[in-house]
Amino acid sequence: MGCSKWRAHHHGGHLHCGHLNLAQSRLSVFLTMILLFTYLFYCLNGLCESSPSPVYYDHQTPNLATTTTNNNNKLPLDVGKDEDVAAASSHQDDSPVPVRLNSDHHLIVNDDVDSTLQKLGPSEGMSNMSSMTNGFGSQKFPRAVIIGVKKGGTRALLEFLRIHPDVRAVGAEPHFFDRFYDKGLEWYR
Ligand SMILES: Nc1ncnc2c1ncn2[C@@H]1O[C@H](COP(=O)(O)OS(=O)(=O)O)[C@@H](OP(=O)(O)O)[C@H]1O
Repeated sequence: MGCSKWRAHHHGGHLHCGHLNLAQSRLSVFLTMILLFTYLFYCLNGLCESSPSPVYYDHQTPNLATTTTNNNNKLPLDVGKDEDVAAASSHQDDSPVPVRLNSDHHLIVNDDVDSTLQKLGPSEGMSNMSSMTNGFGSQKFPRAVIIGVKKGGTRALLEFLRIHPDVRAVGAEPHFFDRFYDKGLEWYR
């Protein structure tokens, strides 16, 4: 309809329906590219994922860190030292790695990581995590890890946990303990 009207007005001129369609399709491709690049740029800056909520490390009770939900209710994140340890996997030296959900469904991170973070001190350890939680920075270390045997359902667990707005998870499985453990915690940087 628009095309025949255009042709009627510009009969004999330089612009024809074909040119108009070509210009329209080029414009739509151009706009699509702009949208894609904007989205890519947005993602590369780490803004695609939901922003992390503040995590407070309680230095007086160092085994308990808390995070807040959107309505400011504090969710406890236990950091090791739980009696009901159900070891999930093993290091290269075959010592157990205590990583599991406790009876209150709190994630328990492995004690090695936590003690290493504490040894690193405020400049390298906890402050790094705090800095990531102050805005859109990047987190150096995980606060919790999921370890499981192959086909043990770890992906399903990760995907369920990822639904929670306060959980920020890696996209692909990092395989730290079975592939990159030799590289140490520096590997996370
Ligand atoms: N809740 C529950 N109950 C029973 N089975 C479950 C559950 N969640 C995940 N699954 C099954 O676990 C298999 C995937 O496990 P993983 O995510 O560990 O796989 S992988 O090893 O990382 O590839 C995969 O099995 P297969 O379908 O046989 O591959 C899933 O179907």
